[in-house]
Amino acid sequence: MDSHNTLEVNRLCVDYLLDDSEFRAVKEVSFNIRKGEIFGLAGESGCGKSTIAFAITQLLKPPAYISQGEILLNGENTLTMDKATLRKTRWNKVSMVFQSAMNSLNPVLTIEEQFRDMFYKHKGYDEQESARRATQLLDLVGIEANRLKDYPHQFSGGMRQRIVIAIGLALNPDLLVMDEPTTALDVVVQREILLQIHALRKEFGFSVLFITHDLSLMTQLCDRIGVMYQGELVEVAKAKDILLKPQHPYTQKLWHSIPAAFEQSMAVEEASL
Ligand SMILES: Nc1ncnc2c1ncn2[C@@H]1O[C@H](COP(=O)(O)OP(=O)(O)OP(=O)(O)O)[C@@H](O)[C@H]1O
Repeated sequence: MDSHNTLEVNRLCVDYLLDDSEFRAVKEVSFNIRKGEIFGLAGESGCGKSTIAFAITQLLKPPAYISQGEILLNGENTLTMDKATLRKTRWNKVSMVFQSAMNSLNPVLTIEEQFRDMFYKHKGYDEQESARRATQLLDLVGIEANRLKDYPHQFSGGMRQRIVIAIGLALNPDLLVMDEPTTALDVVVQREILLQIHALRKEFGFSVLFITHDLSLMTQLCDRIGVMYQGELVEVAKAKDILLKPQHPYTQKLWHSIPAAFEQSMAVEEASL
């Protein structure tokens, strides 16, 4: 394993057990994410992106199972870890921001209580220390400390998603897995949140696995992009190269769907990031 890699996925296969057969959703996929890198996974619906995200965070549920391969986080194979080590790894080393922020937050707990729960479990912080740290984290994502006592339903969708991201960053993970993190939000809020992620990873140096259907957003945010097609990773390249010089016919087809005007705006967008 290269010490510059936060994540290394080697020949990963994930199968779904069906009634009388098996379906291979992820087929010998290999890629790596370097320290501080934002890596995007693109591809049409059903090509296996979320299955990979769940495999990496070890949150796959039956009937899915990993039938082959290695997932190395900072050089350690998460597939051979015992349960206790795995529990620690999840959150401390890798955390996941899911599609629906509302479902990730507990509706009957205030934001302060949600942070407290996590800090108590993972760090043993008392109430005061937890509130202090939660205030700092909310500040990072642009939410004022006086909202700590509010419940999830008292926030807008964009704010809730930012809170989920703050919780995801709370234990300083090395890798943040974001599966369609802003899909339900309007474009302006999406962009705001992603700019924040971009700035935060510069400050803290964590790596990001970013999954979205929005290819223009992906090319703006990611350093490199992997393109999946029917469970296989068919191409990996720098975001700019994959946009301007796609090699695989499927990537060419996929990228055809981005308006030409977008390409011209790339330079401008890059400057603003
Ligand atoms: N519980 C399940 N049982 C059987 N097959 C499943 C199950 N969940 C997912 N699959 C199959 O695994 C494949 C990969 O699904 P996955 O959700 O990873 O795709 P995706 O690329 O993330 O799609 P989307 O962009 O729509 O979220 C699909 O063909 C899907 O039908």
